[in-house]
Amino acid sequence: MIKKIDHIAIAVQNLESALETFRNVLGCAREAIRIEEVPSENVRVAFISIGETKIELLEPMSNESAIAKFLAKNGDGMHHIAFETDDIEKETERLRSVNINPLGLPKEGAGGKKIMFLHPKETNRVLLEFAQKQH
Ligand SMILES: CC[C@H](C(=O)O)C(=O)SCCNC(=O)CCNC(=O)[C@H](O)C(C)(C)COP(=O)(O)OP(=O)(O)OC[C@H]1O[C@@H](n2cnc3c(N)ncnc32)[C@H](O)[C@@H]1OP(=O)(O)O
Ligand SMILES: [Co+2]
Repeated sequence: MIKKIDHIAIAVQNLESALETFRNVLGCAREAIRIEEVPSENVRVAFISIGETKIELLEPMSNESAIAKFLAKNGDGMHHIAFETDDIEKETERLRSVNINPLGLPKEGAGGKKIMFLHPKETNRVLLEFAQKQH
């Protein structure tokens, strides 16, 4: 079951610069920020916690990154919305039962969470992610 919006993701050329901007905009403390590298996705990620949800800033670690391709085409900007689910496998079955086919199988995302994506062509040109709630 989908519990909430886990994060809203923004693709950025420069993580430190974007982080400074969003820290100023949100007035958030350093403790609200977590930065990590996710080699499997070729991205460096900064999460800014805001109450129950997060802003996710994504910087490519290489030109092979999906984020690099997005930035080359669009520049910095909104990238995806991620929903938290309590069971990503059940969510995958439910989606398939309504003829929405996830992009590949659930894979490891930031913080070791299992994640999967839907192709934007199936969801009004908005990239959607599902992230497994961690118990
Ligand atoms: C670190 C983990 C972290 C986490 O939360 O845990 C992450 O969120 S990782 C984030 C990076 N990883 C991904 O985004 C994986 C899912 N994305 C993909 O598989 C691809 O980016 C895909 C399939 C969405 C697009 O890849 P493709 O190689 O097909 O790129 P194209 O530029 O040819 O795009 C095809 C078509 O889709 C439109 N598009 C691409 N990206 C987006 C987007 N973010 N939002 C909306 N639309 C998007 C693109 O404009 C093309 O549309 P068209 O009308 O054909 O021009
Ligand atoms: Co994400």
